[in-house]
Amino acid sequence: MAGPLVQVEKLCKTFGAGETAVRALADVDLQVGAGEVVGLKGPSGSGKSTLLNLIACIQEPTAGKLSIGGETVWEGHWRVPDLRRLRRERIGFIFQFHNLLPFLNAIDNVALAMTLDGVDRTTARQRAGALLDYLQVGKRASAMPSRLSGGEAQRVAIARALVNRPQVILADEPTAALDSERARVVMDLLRQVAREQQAAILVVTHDEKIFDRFDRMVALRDGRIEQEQPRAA
Ligand SMILES: Nc1ncnc2c1ncn2[C@@H]1O[C@H](COP(=O)(O)OP(=O)(O)OP(=O)(O)O)[C@@H](O)[C@H]1O
Repeated sequence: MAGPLVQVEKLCKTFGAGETAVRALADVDLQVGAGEVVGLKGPSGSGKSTLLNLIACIQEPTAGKLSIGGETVWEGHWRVPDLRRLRRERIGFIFQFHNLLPFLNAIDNVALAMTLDGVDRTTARQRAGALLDYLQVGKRASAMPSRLSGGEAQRVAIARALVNRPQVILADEPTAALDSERARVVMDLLRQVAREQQAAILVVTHDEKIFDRFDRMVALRDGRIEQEQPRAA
């Protein structure tokens, strides 16, 4: 496939209408290519989560164009017949709050994404277990979410987002609850996934310790892209 996996052109999002309208994003252009890991930073309220939600097709843009994998997903209206399927098959989303299913243990939270896609349960659990091991949370595989620490739950949620090998991975502060060693493990894994699966990865972060782990940083301010910073060599 030619072209970037994520292509955002003059994308806008306004919440509400009239005098109370909030312009969260204005004319945002952004491309993320296969194998690329891009960081997204900016002050609180600058539109980072909104941009992630638009690319994930969780919220609907108000103007502009969004393409995923070369396919136009939104331009004036949704262009794909089944958004849930698009999200499930092509997009991995790591939320700021991990929102694991409370009635499934850690490994089944991860395996569920695969069984929904038709993978048999044994294979799904094996793959889920291997990913949890890599993320250093394998010992907690049978724990229920309410028994996990914040950092453990976050790593389980990361495993869940990656397990289907999505083309596009979107992460909202994935290292916020982690110490620097574990944050490094998560970033190394994301870089490995980008390289090996040729995924496009966009990560919202305030964490300056990991800025050097990105191919480039994009900054938002008041809903607009401020600057693009190539990583220092
Ligand atoms: N559902 C909503 N309804 C109305 N306004 C919203 C909604 N979601 C976000 N906004 C507004 O849009 C703007 C951008 O919010 P957004 O959450 O994208 O910022 P952010 O950069 O992710 O902030 P933070 O770092 O605090 O998470 C803010 O002014 C916010 O108040």
